[in-house]
Amino acid sequence: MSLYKVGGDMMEDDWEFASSSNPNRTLVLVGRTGNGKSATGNSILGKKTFKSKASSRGVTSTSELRRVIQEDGQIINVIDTPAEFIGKEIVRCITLAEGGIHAVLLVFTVRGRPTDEEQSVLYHLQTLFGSKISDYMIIVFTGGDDLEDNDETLEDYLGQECPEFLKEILELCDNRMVLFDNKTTNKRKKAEQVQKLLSLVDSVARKNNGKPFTDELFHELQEEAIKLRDQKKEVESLKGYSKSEISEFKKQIEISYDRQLSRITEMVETKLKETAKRLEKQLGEEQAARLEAEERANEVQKRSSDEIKKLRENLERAERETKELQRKLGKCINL
Ligand SMILES: Nc1nc2c(ncn2[C@@H]2O[C@H](COP(=O)(O)OP(=O)(O)OP(=O)(O)O)[C@@H](O)[C@H]2O)c(=O)[nH]1
Repeated sequence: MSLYKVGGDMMEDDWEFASSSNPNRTLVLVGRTGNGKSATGNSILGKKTFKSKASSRGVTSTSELRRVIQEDGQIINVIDTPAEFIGKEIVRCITLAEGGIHAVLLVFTVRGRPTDEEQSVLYHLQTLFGSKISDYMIIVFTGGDDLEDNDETLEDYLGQECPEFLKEILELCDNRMVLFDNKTTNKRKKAEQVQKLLSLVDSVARKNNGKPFTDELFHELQEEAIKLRDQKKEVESLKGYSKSEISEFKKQIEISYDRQLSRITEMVETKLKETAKRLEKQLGEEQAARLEAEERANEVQKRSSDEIKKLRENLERAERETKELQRKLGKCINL
């Protein structure tokens, strides 16, 4: 099964033509560093365009968009994001996803246990975009090859290793999940896993009446981008000005656009800081509750082992007394 006709970046004109005549899908990859976002992006696109390699420091430093046109003409836009949620990157990602987001792919790996810290991804998404964002979420597990090597299925893995928060996320997104083996060279397997993902994307689209995710932040950024484009066109068509005057006008327009972006970025940063604080408080409370429960359990254990010790001592004493009585009784009988 061949999915792809054209790969790679398109020109602005191609994009406008394609978007007006074909349905398109914009998918955003999010998740912890090293979980395999870029590798999954490459699997979806059918070629190595995002940088993907083992590194604890994080390979992807800025949001990037790549696209592919399928045989049926559908355009798949894939946005790879850096693991860190920072205002500038979120604004960039939304600006890239011009028409809205058709699915947010939350990437986890089965090559290790999900960490509590990964819980924050959902919090950040919900704070920034509201709870509606979960209607657009799909969970991608990478490392399918590792499971296969251990003769395990995704269900086995989830049965043994799934922490509470991941169960909650899966429930929130109606168990939309797919397993990816980004290392496979088997063409059939490659195509099948992408197909499964795209059918989940279709089910997300159906659930949301075909509408991609957008919100006020999207609209605001989109308006600014349109304003920039229109103002630039207007300046270019001005008559009676020198080249340097036109380029000065353009520079002023760019400055005003950058100022608006900075304002929006600051707004996003404030929201993120609030979430981080709330999350820190919540994690602190959870940790304190866990410690208290552990202490209580230890106390109960200690108390019961003290009681067992006391019972044993009583038993031993009773045995000694019985023996003593028997000895005395023996003596009396012999007399
Ligand atoms: N065995 C195996 N390795 C994988 C799979 N997917 C990704 N990897 C490896 O995991 C490592 C990290 O993958 P990336 O795609 O760079 O991860 P990322 O989430 O994009 O990381 P950052 O860009 O740093 O945020 C790389 O060495 C990949 O080859 C998979 O399905 N199986």
